[in-house]
Amino acid sequence: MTIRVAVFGSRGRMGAQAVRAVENADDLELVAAVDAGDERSAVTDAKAEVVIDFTHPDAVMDNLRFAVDAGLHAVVGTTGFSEERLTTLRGWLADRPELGVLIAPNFALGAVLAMRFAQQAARFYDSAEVIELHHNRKADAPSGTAAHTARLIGQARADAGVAPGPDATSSELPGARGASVGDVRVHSVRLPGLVAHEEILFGGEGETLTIRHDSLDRASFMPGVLLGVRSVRTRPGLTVGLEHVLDL
Ligand SMILES: NC(=O)C1=CN([C@@H]2O[C@H](COP(=O)(O)OP(=O)(O)OC[C@H]3O[C@@H](n4cnc5c(N)ncnc54)[C@H](OP(=O)(O)O)[C@@H]3O)[C@@H](O)[C@H]2O)C=CC1
Ligand SMILES: O=C(O)C1=N[C@H](C(=O)O)C[C@H](O)C1
Repeated sequence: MTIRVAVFGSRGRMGAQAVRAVENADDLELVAAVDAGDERSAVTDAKAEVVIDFTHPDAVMDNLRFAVDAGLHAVVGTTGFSEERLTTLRGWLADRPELGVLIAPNFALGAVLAMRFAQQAARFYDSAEVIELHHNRKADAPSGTAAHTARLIGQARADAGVAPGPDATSSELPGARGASVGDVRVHSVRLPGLVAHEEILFGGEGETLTIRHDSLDRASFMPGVLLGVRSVRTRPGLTVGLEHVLDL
């Protein structure tokens, strides 16, 4: 039996790739493609089982409310998930315990590995900064991946009892030291020509460690998206991060 899949954000950069990836997969069937201005009911009319969302941080919560109410599993790449949003979503899912929602800040294998490596390194370094570099059409800053990475580093350091290292900056132009996500500074670069890139820098006594990942093409996200679609129906509740599906 094929899995019946719908895509929200189907005419966007990522949604269009997801449409093609689903159409090209023998075990999946694209039954609805919905973009801004289209009727979401196309998804229920077509009896979709799983919805993929690559829309906008301002749109994704409404789409998820719709999906949960309609009894659809969801695979979400859209960014903008605060702790508050995740709590809201868990509340909705408590009423539909059979449903699975996978939210992945990044579906590229290398990005997921980079985050895991950063998490592993974090307790050995009290100083860490994240630089993310993206195309200039990106709506949000910092990237969801960078924010997630910073939170993972902060959590790993807190778990190990490592306090953030000192920083002597006493005079700065606003923004020069980036944004703070927890106790980690995150810097955002936007340039045409880029796709999606992240560097995680650690500094210690006489050494630095740099972990870097580059998505050079949006094709890099598709194996992770398809893995999410194939696994979400058997993962009830909320899963945040593809690392859990990959069992890293
Ligand atoms: N997790 C991951 O691996 C990745 C995540 N992303 C994230 O995915 C999201 C989308 O990125 P990208 O594809 O580049 O963005 P785009 O702007 O190219 O695409 C978003 C699409 O969604 C449409 N849209 C907006 N609101 C709705 C809605 N309510 N219902 C259906 N469609 C809607 C937009 O239409 P319109 O333009 O008319 O508003 C647009 O066509 C971002 O949050 C981005 O950060 C991106 C890459 C990888
Ligand atoms: O908008 C993008 O392009 C990307 N968004 C995600 C993010 O904000 O982390 C994932 C990837 O970096 C590409």
